[in-house]
Amino acid sequence: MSSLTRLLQEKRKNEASNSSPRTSADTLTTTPESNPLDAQVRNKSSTHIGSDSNSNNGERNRATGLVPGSVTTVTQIYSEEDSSSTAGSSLDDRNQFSSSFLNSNFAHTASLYGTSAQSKDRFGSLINDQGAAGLSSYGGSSLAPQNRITSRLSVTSHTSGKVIPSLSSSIPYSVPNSNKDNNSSNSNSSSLSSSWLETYAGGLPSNISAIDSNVISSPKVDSVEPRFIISKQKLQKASMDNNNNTTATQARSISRSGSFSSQLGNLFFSKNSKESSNPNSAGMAFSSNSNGPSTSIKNSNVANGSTAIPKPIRARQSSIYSASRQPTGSYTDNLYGSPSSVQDNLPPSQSVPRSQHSSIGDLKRFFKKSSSNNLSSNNNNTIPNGSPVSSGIAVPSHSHSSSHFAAGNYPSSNSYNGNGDTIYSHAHGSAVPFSKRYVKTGEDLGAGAGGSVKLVQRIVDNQIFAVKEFRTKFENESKRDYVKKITSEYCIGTTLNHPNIIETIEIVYENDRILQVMEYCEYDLFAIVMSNKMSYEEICCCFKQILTGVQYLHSIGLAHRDLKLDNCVINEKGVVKLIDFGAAVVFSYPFSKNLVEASGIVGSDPYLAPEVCIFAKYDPRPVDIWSSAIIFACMILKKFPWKIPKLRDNSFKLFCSGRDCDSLSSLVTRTPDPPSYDESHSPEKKKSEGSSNNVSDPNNVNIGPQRLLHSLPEETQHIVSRMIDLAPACRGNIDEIMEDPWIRSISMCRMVEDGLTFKVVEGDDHHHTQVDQSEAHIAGLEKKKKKQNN
Ligand SMILES: Nc1ncnc2c1ncn2[C@@H]1O[C@H](COP(=O)(O)OP(=O)(O)OP(=O)(O)O)[C@@H](O)[C@H]1O
Repeated sequence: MSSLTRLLQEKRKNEASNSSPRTSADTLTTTPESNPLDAQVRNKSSTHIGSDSNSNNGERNRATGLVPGSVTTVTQIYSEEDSSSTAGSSLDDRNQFSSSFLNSNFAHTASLYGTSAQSKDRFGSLINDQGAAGLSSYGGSSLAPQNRITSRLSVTSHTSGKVIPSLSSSIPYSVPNSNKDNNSSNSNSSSLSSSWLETYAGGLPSNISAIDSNVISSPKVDSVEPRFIISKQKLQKASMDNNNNTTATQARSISRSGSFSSQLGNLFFSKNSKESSNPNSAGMAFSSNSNGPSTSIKNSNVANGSTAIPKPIRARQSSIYSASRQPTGSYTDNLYGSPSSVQDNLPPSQSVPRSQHSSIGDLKRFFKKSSSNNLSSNNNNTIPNGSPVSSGIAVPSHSHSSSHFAAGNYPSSNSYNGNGDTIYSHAHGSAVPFSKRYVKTGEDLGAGAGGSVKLVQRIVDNQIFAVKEFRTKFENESKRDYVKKITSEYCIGTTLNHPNIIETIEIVYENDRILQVMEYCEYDLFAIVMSNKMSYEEICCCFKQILTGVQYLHSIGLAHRDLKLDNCVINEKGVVKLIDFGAAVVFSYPFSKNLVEASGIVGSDPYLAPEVCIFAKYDPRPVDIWSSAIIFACMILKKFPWKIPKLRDNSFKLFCSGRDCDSLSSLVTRTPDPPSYDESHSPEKKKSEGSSNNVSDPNNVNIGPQRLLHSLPEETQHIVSRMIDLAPACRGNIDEIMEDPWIRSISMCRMVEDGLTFKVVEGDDHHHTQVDQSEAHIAGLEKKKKKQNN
């Protein structure tokens, strides 16, 4: 356990004993400091991580002096005791997590924003205000360490036992190709079906009656005509023939005998007891002497497997990055209770999520069409182009310059090739066991909640790939949740096709492990940002590429839900790719106009949108938009604006303040104002005439949106403010963002078709930073940090 983890645990204990009981409304009073943000940084103690959050705030406020008349009160609609130190904002706490690793990165850095003189000018007051001091404080000390105390849980959003209702019913946020009326009333297809009769049955025509049972009985027959009577012997013979045929068919084809999810489920749980009891079996087997792929799918014993699989070692438990890489999906992490999670105090059994929206059935439905399209296009040696749901956005198909995907070189895909090895592949020779086709090479790339990622070399052509070995099932995780998570990544990995989304080459089941072979990207964006070498233009390029990936996802009805620096990788040509779809959800099915809301607190704390922490259900698209903006802010500032979007986080509280509104719930549930033709009666004006304690003051950069925005380049402020609107209904959607003049003006590196292949066209105003491979990935950075600590 790292010393930080220990510190946090001690702190949580202290807080638990000091804290007051939960209340149904949490009204906090904050006095914004009169000092600008950078001054706060310099005044900040480096040791307050272990101190009580509220008292610490108080002390800081006293130290910096209260500002009469600027007391702000913001009410959060729920309250729970955060067990982490969220008192100091990340803006305030830049020295809080000082680490030698981070300090070492300063050595690379000539200036905070890279070497581009032009880019420095763009920042105007930011550079002047923060200068060199900003470098030492902003210089990344918050970014990595924040990760340590963040955590991810997929839990249903109960708050103090009370489920906060769905937010999206009031959100006029359109689904691709949808009409808004449908969205608002039918935001959840499952609830729609159950309530349909009650709602509409009264309106049925008189000649139709509602079906009230799914048991269909045959009509009674009194006498049977002789020609329909079959002799007993004939019947016996026929049924024997039938049985024989069925057995033969089953023996021939396992893959046809069940659904995809049940196949996967069987695969995961077909372990024999010997392997199951061996906790060290988690290693990826690359030995050429493979015992051969397991072919025991038919004999899999789900019940045995689910109890016998060992609890995996949490490789990143003590990592400085671990918290941001915490369980995304569907299991409860008892080791890292989310400091922010409303589920903190729930017993494990209650906090295992039951998300309706990413269920296997849903995913299968979503991918049924798109997968077949994708695969068939591959088979035809054409470059797959398109998405299951077209929203009018031309989705560029792509290939990877360095990959075997060059057109004309598309081997036929196979889906579960019958030898029990390759589940999905469009790679050559996938009938040969994985361990005979690849060898492990180099260092590990990283490990997270979903598994560990290693570097492999394909023997046949020496090409390098990244291989993710999915983790085994946790003891306290249901088979359903486990299979759901893996299935989700499988479906998404094998379906998506976009230059800014990682390419899955094949998915293999071997020696009871699920391995996802992906194209390899040389750098983690996190590592590049931490190098402090990025120019402003380079940051903008990466941001636009991330947005382009998000636009593609949203256009096909998918939301990522865990966008963060760690989940963006970048290749040596400067192409950014989104990875880790373990938390992704479908919000719109092909040909459906209904919005399917997401549920659960899923994501990584500093990147979470506020509504995720408040509502049981929410539209996942604005969540991606918010997270993308936080990524941008992190790239610019080299730190998080706050640790978690809750009022207990002082920085976030200040960000919510000064908005002529006392309640966060009111701010988050706002809907866009109708157009006003009379300035004097505009709703905005009316609001400020009200008696709010949180009077807006655009000149005070410590409160309100300007708390974050003023630190960003001026040209970015408009669209970033649209992306971090507290109300998801008012947040800009991805298409609006892409149309923003500044975003449009960004010169972005992109892949373009070049005959039958693709090539990268670099942006004309920047080059992409490259770092030494030893620190290009999170695992390398961790290693380096450990070394420095010893
Ligand atoms: N295709 C790739 N190319 C290069 N590096 C990669 C690739 N995929 C993953 N990595 C590295 O492995 C790390 C872990 O990958 P990933 O996020 O998929 O794992 P995870 O277990 O799902 O993590 P999380 O805890 O975020 O859920 C990444 O942060 C990155 O450093």
